Amino acid sequence: MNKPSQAAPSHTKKKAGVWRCPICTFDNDENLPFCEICGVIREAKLGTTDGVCEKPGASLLAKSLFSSNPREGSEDNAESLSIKENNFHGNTKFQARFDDLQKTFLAPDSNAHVNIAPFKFDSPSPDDIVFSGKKALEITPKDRAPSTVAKSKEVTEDMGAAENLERPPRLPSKDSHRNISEGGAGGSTGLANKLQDFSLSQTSEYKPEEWMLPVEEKGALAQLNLAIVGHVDSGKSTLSGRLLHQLGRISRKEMHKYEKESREKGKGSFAYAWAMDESSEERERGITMAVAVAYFDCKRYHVVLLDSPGHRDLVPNLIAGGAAQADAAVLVVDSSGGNFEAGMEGGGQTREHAQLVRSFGVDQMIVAVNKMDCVGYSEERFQGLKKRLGLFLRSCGFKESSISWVPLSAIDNQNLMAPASDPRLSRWYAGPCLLEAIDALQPPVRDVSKPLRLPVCDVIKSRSQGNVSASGKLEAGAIRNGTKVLFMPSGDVATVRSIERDSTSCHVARAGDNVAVVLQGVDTASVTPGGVLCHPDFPVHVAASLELKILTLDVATPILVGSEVEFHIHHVREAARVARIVSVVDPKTGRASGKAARFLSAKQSAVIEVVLAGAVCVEEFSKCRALGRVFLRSSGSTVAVGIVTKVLRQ
Ligand SMILES: Nc1nc2c(ncn2[C@@H]2O[C@H](COP(=O)(O)OP(=O)(O)OP(=O)(O)O)[C@@H](O)[C@H]2O)c(=O)[nH]1
Repeated sequence: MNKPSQAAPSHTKKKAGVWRCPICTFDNDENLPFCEICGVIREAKLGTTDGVCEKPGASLLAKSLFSSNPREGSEDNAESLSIKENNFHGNTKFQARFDDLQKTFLAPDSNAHVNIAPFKFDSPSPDDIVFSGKKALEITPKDRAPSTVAKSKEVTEDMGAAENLERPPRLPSKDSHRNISEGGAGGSTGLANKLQDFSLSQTSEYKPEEWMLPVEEKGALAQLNLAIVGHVDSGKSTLSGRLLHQLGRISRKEMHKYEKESREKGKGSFAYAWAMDESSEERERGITMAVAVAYFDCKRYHVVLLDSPGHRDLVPNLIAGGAAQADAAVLVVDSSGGNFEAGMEGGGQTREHAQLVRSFGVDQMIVAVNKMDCVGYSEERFQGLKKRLGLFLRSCGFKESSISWVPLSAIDNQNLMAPASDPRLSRWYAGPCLLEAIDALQPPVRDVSKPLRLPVCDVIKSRSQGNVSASGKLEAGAIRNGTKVLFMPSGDVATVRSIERDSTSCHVARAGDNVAVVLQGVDTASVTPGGVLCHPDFPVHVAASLELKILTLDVATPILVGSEVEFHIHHVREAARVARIVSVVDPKTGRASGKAARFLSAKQSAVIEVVLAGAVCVEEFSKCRALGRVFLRSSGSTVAVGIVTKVLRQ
């Protein structure tokens, strides 16, 4: 059936100067050896029909899901997001770990960590790109009520459909906010009425108040959340520690202490990593286990650095703590013999991390080619590695122009803050050093003019003062001292007493900021991680039945109707059941087939319905990306990433 390598030449004939990719049908420049869009090699031996690959999986991955989304808004727009109260740049604490805070302050009776993804910030989510494919979907009336039906009716009908589905067997109840569906705390008729009122108010148009909009201030730096990801032992913590030391965020005295202590333990080479890996277990094992957060300023950005674990068993920590939080990523690869190759193998974390950060919407990446000292700063090694990894990154949907490649050595301090001093590197590399590459990243776009959304990742309760501090990343809107906020799913209204951003108190915080908000006038028991602080008139949905558009990953076992999966959304994980596979997206056309299916195999894109064991705070992806990205896991690995296309039942 396959006709090896005939596709390219036949299409070259059709258009002069270009060759058509047999996978995604993009017309590439004649000189390009691989497809600009999906990265497939020109001579790939794939059967085609009319220029379209006959093998569905690849086209799906390349086109429907990981194709790049245009950046929203202009640079000007994003520049205007600089924060007025920028005194946090001078914050004293350079590093914090929410886990430690949790251990120190959490009330003993709190169930705050229960059923919450192991790391703070937000949880994984699907690709923005899944969304771009959504527009191509055409679901027949047979599958779904016509779109012209009024929203309330649509919800009612969907509810009916969902009711008829067999309920999933429940996992042992762990979730504090499952009470919505179970009529627990806040699950009363009163709450049902509140929710009804809320959905009515959602129809009115939201207008941000003047104070909510950022005031452009000369010299203020935009915040950039930068995840450091990569295969185990590639040097992520060493690179982070070295950078912070060079930038003066770690004093000479502290560094001296790390050097002495690590040497005494026979782990002298980990001195810089110790600056990031603070726990005794991490130091003992020589691996990062929890995402470490550090801060530094460069010319354009106040950078929040998220040093993530590389070990394969710790991928959930990376997902929840680093990748989902990131505006951009530094992918650290170990250039030394055999180690780069290990990261690129089937189960290698160079591949997995790159795929994951991309699926969380990160579309800018710096590849830090580390340990160049181990290969004598060889240009040949760098170019070979760039070629192989570059192909893979493009297949994940990173545009060539959004990737920068920096050869460096964290140990030898080559090409981090300044051009390399070692002639073996400076002889052939004249590009930006790591810090310059960070400065060259595009500013992230923030949802400042949307209603407040703050998914809560951690809660600290002060019994003596009757206060509760909720922390997380402000995904949309703004808050200031004295404002009323609504905590969902409990439906309690609280007053903001004070705000801390990057360990420094401030009066106003806006989308993009990582904050801890002290709330007053609320039952502390009702505020739990996994909830969302919202604008009182514009609450999030609380739902247990959702329509998703997903991309399955390299799954060995097919996902069946009735399969039980672990559903992850922002800081929540919940047991779920695949209730229906509404339609499978045709890899050739990118359109929904309109036919229900019984199962999904690897690298398929589909519209499915899931029923969760408990209700979660959720938004459609088109309304709030951070609250509409999901991923599904099963038997300890991620089986699909996706987006919420419809809230079926509240
Ligand atoms: N030769 C050389 N060794 C390096 C370099 N950077 C890091 N290392 C060494 O690589 C080892 C692992 O470094 P880490 O910084 O702990 O690696 P990591 O990626 O943070 O590890 P995980 O977080 O556990 O995945 C340590 O022994 C470092 O000294 C480098 O540029 N050159």
